[in-house]
Order: sequence, then C-alpha cells, then structure tokens
Amino acid sequence: MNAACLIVYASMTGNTEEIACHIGKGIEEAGLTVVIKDILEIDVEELRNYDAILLGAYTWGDGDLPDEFLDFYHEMDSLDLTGKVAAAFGSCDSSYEHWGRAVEILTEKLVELGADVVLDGLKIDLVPTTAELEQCIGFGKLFVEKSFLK
Ligand SMILES: Cc1cc2nc3c(=O)[nH]c(=O)nc-3n(C[C@H](O)[C@H](O)[C@H](O)COP(=O)(O)O)c2cc1C
Repeated sequence: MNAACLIVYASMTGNTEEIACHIGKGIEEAGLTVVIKDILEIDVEELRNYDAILLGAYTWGDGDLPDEFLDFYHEMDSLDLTGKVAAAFGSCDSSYEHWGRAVEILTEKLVELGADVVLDGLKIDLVPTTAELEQCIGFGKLFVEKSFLK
C-alpha cells in the first residue's frame, strides 16, 4: 500500500492534537505513512495530493467550528473529494448542549464534497484518557482497514 494520508486538526488546548497524533500512530501501525498538520499550516489545495483525509476540530461557541478552521472550511468548497476516503474527529465537552457538533459539521462537509466517509466521527470528551488514546489508535487502524483493505 502506498496511499497518501493526511490529518488536519485544530486544537486550542492540545486535546484534539493528541487525538490526531494517536490516530496517526494507528494509521502508521496499519502500514501507511501519514502527514499531520495544524490547520494554521496548511493550504486547502494540499488536500488534492492525498488519497485519505482526516479532519479534526474541537467544538467552540455554541456547537461551532473553531474560528481558525472557518477559512479552510469555506475554501474546501472549491474541491471535489470524489474518490477520496475520509473521516472526522475531535475533542469536545458533554456538558454542552451541542456535544461535538464540529465533528458532525466536518463529516457533513466531507460527504457534501464527495468523499467516502468510512467511519462515524470520533468524539472524545475533553482530555483523552489512556484508554481513549488506545481507542484513537484503533480508530486509525480501522480507518485503514475500511479504506484500503476492503
Ligand atoms: C467557549 C467554549 C465553548 C465551547 N463550546 C462547546 C460546544 O458547543 N460543544 C462541545 O462539545 N464542546 C464545547 N467546548 C469544549 C471544547 O470543545 C473542549 O474543551 C475541547 O476539549 C477543547 O479541545 P482542544 O484541547 O483540542 O482545544 C467549548 C469550550 C469553550 C471554552
């Protein structure tokens, strides 16, 4: 397998970043290479270079995407993601009414642009526990299995 995999995340206090890194670990353990980028260091055009795209964001405001994700989110509309596999993830807080809504917003955008979303979005409450970090690794492995080992 030599599929190219990209993880893009937004993280204010580090939780979603930690989730991203562990999903990346799972993808690598499943045999693929992965590039992990902060939302602030990527241009939307780069998505064209990858076969697999995972987008991660914490939920902000009242069930919103983080502000730093908004430009990228709107610029994504110039892309056709048909033929690519994808998934979304993020840290959130179940004490809020719109729990992890950002994960759903990203999933909906990926579907709208034609990507094949192979897994339900992964929502982790606040700081991931050791068990949840294992779950993130498992999510990465399952993503590869569902995407490339069918
Ligand atoms: C002002 C504010 C608004 C938030 N709104 C929501 C929300 O609507 N839904 C939710 O699930 N979490 C919400 N959160 C919780 C964050 O998503 C949560 O703290 C998350 O762990 C932050 O992830 P990060 O470490 O990757 O930045 C909010 C947090 C803050 C500070």
